[in-house]
Amino acid sequence: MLELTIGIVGATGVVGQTAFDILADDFSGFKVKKLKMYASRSSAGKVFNFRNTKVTIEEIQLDSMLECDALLFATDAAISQEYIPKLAEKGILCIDKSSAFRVHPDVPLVVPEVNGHTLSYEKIAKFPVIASPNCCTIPLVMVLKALDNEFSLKRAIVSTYQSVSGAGKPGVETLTEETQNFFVNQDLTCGKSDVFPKSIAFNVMPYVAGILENGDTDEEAKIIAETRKILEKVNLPLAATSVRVPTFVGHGESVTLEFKNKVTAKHVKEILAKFAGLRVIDESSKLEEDDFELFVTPREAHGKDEVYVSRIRTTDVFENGISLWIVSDNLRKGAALNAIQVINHCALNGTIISLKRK
Ligand SMILES: NC(=O)C1=CN([C@@H]2O[C@H](COP(=O)(O)OP(=O)(O)OC[C@H]3O[C@@H](n4cnc5c(N)ncnc54)[C@H](OP(=O)(O)O)[C@@H]3O)[C@@H](O)[C@H]2O)C=CC1
Ligand SMILES: N[C@@H](CC(=O)OP(=O)(O)O)C(=O)O
Repeated sequence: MLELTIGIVGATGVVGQTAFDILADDFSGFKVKKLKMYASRSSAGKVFNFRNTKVTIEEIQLDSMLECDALLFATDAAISQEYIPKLAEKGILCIDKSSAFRVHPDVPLVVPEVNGHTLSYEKIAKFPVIASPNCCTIPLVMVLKALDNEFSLKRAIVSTYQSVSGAGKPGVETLTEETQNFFVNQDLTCGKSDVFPKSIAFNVMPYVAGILENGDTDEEAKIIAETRKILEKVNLPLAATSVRVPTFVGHGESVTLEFKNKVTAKHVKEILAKFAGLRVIDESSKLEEDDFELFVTPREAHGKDEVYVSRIRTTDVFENGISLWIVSDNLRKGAALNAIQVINHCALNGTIISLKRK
């Protein structure tokens, strides 16, 4: 079994902490020989217990990061842009959770179940950087890929219901404070926080990140561009509306799709149920046999690795149309888990060994 020194950059954030928890599990392709954790100066010196070993948070620093075999970046895009090229030059594998390199033409954007087979040592030898997609893109492409293989996808319309942990630790703190403020002070003013442009408690906001010139938000543009790149469909007609909702963890997506081939809800359920990482929960799911019944909500998906699909039905809006509901843990499959699965994939297919020998 390959033994690796793994680094988490942004280890005190919500994604970094989720990666920390997941790395305590076992993987088929590698074992964590040593864990290194990096964050800002204000967190340096904090101590975490990893598999009975104490790990001290270090302030982000290149020389120390050079000791790692693979690094998982869970900080702002600007930090990835500053450090990743320097690490890549030394042949160190960097998995980037930020959006810094996702649409870079030489950087693979990977969800292992969807396009892991396209990853190889040759592809990343010169620049060993792999980007992990946006937290809404990951579950969406898993569903689209499964259905495109069978029914040939023509177009897609997506509306997201994104929890506040999507905005990191500050997002979680803001919803907590606003909710407490309401119950303690009966104060529900529509004030601006540093994190969201309007109050998020007991509210919904059709706004996740800044608005671009064409009217889409940054989040919507990312979902569209990343989905097209992963599915290798540069002209796929795809509309996205991203909505922030007052839930803590778990992103939901309401999706309507048109296909070239005839579809039935039953056939769609069969196809989705067979795709790795997806689980269909519907009226036939019984609590005695499944963890869920009828449909899955974001709170139920919190802490789970699977992407759940419910409410699958035909629609006559399109000739061969299907509507469905997707939900997954944005911090696990939407972020940390996907990135760690990419490392595992690179361990299993020999990419990491080849990089280490280079
Ligand atoms: N949250 C989500 O659902 C998803 C997030 N992502 C992406 O993952 C990345 C991390 O997001 P998230 O965990 O939510 O963010 P958080 O705000 O929760 O965490 C940010 C992390 O970055 C660290 N950091 C901040 N400034 C610096 C600095 N100058 N030098 C070193 N470290 C620094 C923080 O350390 P400290 O505690 O010391 O300040 C903290 O560990 C982002 O790029 C985000 O876009 C991607 C998909 C989903
Ligand atoms: N923007 C997403 C989470 C995220 O950080 O995505 P990205 O890595 O694409 O910026 C959200 O708020 O839910």
